[in-house]
Amino acid sequence: MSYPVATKASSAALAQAASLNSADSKFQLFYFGLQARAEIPRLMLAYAGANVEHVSADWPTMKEKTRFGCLPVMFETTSNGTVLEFAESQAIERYIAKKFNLLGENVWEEQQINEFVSSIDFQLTNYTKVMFAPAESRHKEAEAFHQNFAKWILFMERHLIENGNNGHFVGNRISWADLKAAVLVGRLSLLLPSGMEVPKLPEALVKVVETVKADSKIAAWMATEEYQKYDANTKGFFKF
Ligand SMILES: N[C@@H](CCC(=O)N[C@@H](CS)C(=O)NCC(=O)O)C(=O)O
Repeated sequence: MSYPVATKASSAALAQAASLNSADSKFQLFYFGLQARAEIPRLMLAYAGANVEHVSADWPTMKEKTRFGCLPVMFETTSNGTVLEFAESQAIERYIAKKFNLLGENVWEEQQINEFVSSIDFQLTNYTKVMFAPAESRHKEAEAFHQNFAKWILFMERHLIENGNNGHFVGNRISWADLKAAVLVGRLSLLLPSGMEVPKLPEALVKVVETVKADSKIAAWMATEEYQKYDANTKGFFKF
């Protein structure tokens, strides 16, 4: 597929398009045939029930055309025909969260969700460092990651219990933080060097993952051939 052309218009016109109801939009998410940085936007769009096309990018023919020279990128064709282009995975997630009501009920919940998202993102970044560490130091890096992770989950457990151990980080419905945590936990067993075990997860965190997976739209997305293909490719790509 050729690279879409974003609408050139005044900032005011683009802002007006961006404020339209995204439930009426069509999304295109460009990434490689893997999970990694597109996994969370994909999950969020699935949960939102958005009209989305997942495109395995024809890289490098597209690289120079993208805003920052990397993927994922997302396009939204809004109900008035405007084509908006988005870059940077976390900024894409934030936009989806805002447009599809995954940022809580009020400004305080939004703040808390942002905090959890940042903290989860830090763990994901550390995890990615393990993935790309040279073979000879991977085991050591993985050990360091797991030691830090084992302490971090205890802090998360405390917050989850304070929130009523209801399968959510904040409030009583699925948020960006819950979806991001489910992705992090899902990745843990992916890169375990032989002889290492995933730290035992607190029951409250397992409950978040189960709550996310039990959602009908998430379950439907995970059952698609597309999801299965990305999952299998990721497991094959990042084998220790
Ligand atoms: N900060 C960016 C990083 C994106 C990034 O590093 N993308 C990688 C794939 S995960 C990429 O596009 N690599 C290909 C390239 O740089 O040519 C984000 O979070 O979106």
